[in-house]
Amino acid sequence: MSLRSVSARSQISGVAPSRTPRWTRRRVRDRCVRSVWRSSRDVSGPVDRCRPFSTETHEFKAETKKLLDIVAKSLYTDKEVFIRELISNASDACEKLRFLQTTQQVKDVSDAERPLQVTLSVNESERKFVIEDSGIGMTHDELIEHLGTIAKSGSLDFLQRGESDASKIIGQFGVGFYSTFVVADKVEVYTKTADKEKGEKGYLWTSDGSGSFTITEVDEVPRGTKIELTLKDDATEFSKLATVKKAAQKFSSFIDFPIYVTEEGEPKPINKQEALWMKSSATEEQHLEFFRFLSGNSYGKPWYTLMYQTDAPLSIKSCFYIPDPDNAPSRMFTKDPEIGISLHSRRVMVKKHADGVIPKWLHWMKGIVDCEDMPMNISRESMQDTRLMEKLSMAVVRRILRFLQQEAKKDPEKYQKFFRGYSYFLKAGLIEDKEGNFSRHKDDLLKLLRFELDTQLDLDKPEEPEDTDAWHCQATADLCNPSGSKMRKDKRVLTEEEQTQMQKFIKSVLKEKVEQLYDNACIAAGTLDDPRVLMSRLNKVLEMFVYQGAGYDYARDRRVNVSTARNLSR
Ligand SMILES: Nc1ncnc2c1ncn2[C@@H]1O[C@H](COP(=O)(O)OP(=O)(O)OP(=O)(O)O)[C@@H](O)[C@H]1O
Repeated sequence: MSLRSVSARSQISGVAPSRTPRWTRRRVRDRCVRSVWRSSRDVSGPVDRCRPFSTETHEFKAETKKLLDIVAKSLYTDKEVFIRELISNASDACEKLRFLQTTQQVKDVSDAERPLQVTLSVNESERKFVIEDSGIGMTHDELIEHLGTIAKSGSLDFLQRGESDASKIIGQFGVGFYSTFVVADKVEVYTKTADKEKGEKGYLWTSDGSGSFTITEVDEVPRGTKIELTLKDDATEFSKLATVKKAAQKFSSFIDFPIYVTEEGEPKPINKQEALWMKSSATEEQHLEFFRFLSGNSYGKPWYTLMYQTDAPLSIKSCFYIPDPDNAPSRMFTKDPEIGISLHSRRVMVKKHADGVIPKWLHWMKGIVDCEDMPMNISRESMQDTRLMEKLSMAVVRRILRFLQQEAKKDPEKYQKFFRGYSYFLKAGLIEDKEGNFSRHKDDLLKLLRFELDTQLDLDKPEEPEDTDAWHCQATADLCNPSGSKMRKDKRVLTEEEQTQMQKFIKSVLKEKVEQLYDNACIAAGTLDDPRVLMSRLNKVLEMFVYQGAGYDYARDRRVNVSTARNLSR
């Protein structure tokens, strides 16, 4: 039987022969047989002169193995997340190619006539789920690097903390490509890089998720990536058209490339392709959908939503969400967080995590900033680009802070809950803004801070506030700055005299404590440059303990002789 007839009979069902690339028309096994053997240079030579493409076997990195083991054995109920992860990767791959082409970083594109798109297809009888994109693709080395190690620092964190509950890991971080092993016992990835300068060879990556993967060179792979899953017995629902179509619709509404599901041999478009942030308004339902899409979750709703569009000082179209304060990130695991807002220019993604525009203390916000004036190949080295980023950042952050001020006035109770969840980041913002942004957002930030006092503050009879939490103290110290914004008591602005009194009061009450507490706060925030400065103060605190413990009033009488102190410390 000729290869052609085998291929024609065993094509993946639902793929239109006339509208789809050649590779989807051939059964995988046949293509592998055909492609792992290739003629020697002398094509007219006998069959025994053919030599096989060698198949390399690689071990997954240790953490990847651990993650795969947890994921593959999981009984995770929300299995469809793998579709979201694969669609998102396929869309990122298209986005990347569009970006590199637009910025002339890829000049010679493979299969240049292939439009940027994503296609999903299934084969129920063979338990197959297939997704293919015409995006950037991967070279041999990129395959090893990208699919052999864990990319998501979040899931790595979880593993390092000894977490082994797959539902928590998958629920919170998605685990990207590896979520395929929740549903598949065999994963095959066909890929070819779009950049001809990097090579024109195609590769097949295969794994059953049990510790190693193989890579084989393959003929006739078009530009992009095709992922073929052989589904586990308990996941055969994902070889059903109706299930896949429903899930794909749910996860692809805002993808900026056409997404097709092959139905009765015809690719049918399923996504609306709407970039919400470019619209002048949107319904609550649309925001909910977009928020979930950006957070990579199929649940949850935003606490606050802000759409911000302006033409001056820059042309900005943006959409921001603040997640439920109950899910605010823990400050213990946010030392080097990824910014949740991406930067676009006329819909094309310029930066996935828009640092430079959004400061770290606002990393927990989700959203998109689209700025027409932004060059696509923005560089950190160019002063002009840096200035543009700063200008954009000023406009966007100021708008966010003023929006929060408005919300605080509109619904103080709702704001109170927001503040409880995110207060640490706003207080940290005050410090980071001072250090990295000349305190340009200080006035706006101060208006957002709230302090709890156990007793009603009496300016004539000062009492010490109970809450002397370190950030609190630092923020309070900032308030003491005479150029600070006005403080309020009982919803009225304090008079100048009252403010001076208040500053004196805070300084008198917190004087000794702010010494040491400020440094503790700096250690917690990882901003203390020289820990040696702590030593003399720590020694003093210890000395204080020793004296006070023995009944001496250290603050009033420090003239206790040294031998008494030595005896005491024993
Ligand atoms: N369809 C694809 N085309 C090209 N490269 C891909 C594709 N799918 C995955 N990759 C590569 O593999 C890497 C790992 O993918 P994975 O989904 O595990 O994490 P990620 O996508 O980097 O994480 P995140 O979802 O936070 O962006 C990607 O960063 C990308 O470089």
